[in-house]
Amino acid sequence: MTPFFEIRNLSKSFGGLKAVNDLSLTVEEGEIMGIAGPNGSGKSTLFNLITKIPFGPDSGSVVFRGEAIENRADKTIARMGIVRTFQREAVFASLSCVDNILVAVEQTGGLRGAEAEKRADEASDIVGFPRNFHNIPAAQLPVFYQKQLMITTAVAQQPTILLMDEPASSLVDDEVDWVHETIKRLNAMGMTILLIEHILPLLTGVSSRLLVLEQGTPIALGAVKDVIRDPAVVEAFLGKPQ
Ligand SMILES: Nc1ncnc2c1ncn2[C@@H]1O[C@H](COP(=O)(O)OP(=O)(O)OP(=O)(O)O)[C@@H](O)[C@H]1O
Repeated sequence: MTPFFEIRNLSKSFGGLKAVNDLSLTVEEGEIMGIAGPNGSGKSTLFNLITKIPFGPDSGSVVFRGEAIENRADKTIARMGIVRTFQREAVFASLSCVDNILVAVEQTGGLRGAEAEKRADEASDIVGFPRNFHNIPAAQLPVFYQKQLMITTAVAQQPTILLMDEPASSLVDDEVDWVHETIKRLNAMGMTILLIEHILPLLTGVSSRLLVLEQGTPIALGAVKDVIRDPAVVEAFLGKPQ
């Protein structure tokens, strides 16, 4: 059977630094794969290479349902159903919230006018982003709602695979709980999710499997309960015992 989503020998260097180093991985349809690793271990770069936003790999392949996508344009990849969110609140600050969603819907879904607006409303309702914020400039939203807007913008593109880059960073307890519940809900709706997160209780609480990166290379991949006990993982996070 054709694997759902495969990464084969993916690499990206910046000068002499190997940010992602010969990484191979298979993702099952419907799973939530958590991605952990120390700062600078290549997690966000991996998302960049998959989505081509803003750059693709130096070498290696990304295969979605049997089709190599690493040479496709970023918008084509999104149109095929692979959509990301960003670590920072990547909203168009001067645009209204709804225009942020509509830009994405137009580019990925090719929808305009009433159809695009209907999609924006539906995505807002799915995520729980208040429709009465739609006409406020995105820059005026508190961080929590900017995060919600970014997730809404992604959901409006009807992803098959949703790549979430630290959706809970800068959030407080109740807000982190909201992120947890939202990830579970989107996954239950059928989205396969790759989740980068530094908040370990959230990451281990929602993920079915965990991938741990160090210097662009996987040091562990497997069931959460096994990976969190793996000595190489403990060392990567806590340092070598003296
Ligand atoms: N555009 C770039 N130009 C140069 N170096 C880069 C670039 N993007 C990332 N890097 C470097 O590649 C390495 C991996 O960065 P990346 O952002 O993928 O790590 P990360 O695991 O997501 O880190 P964090 O948890 O801090 O977000 C780091 O050393 C980083 O400085």
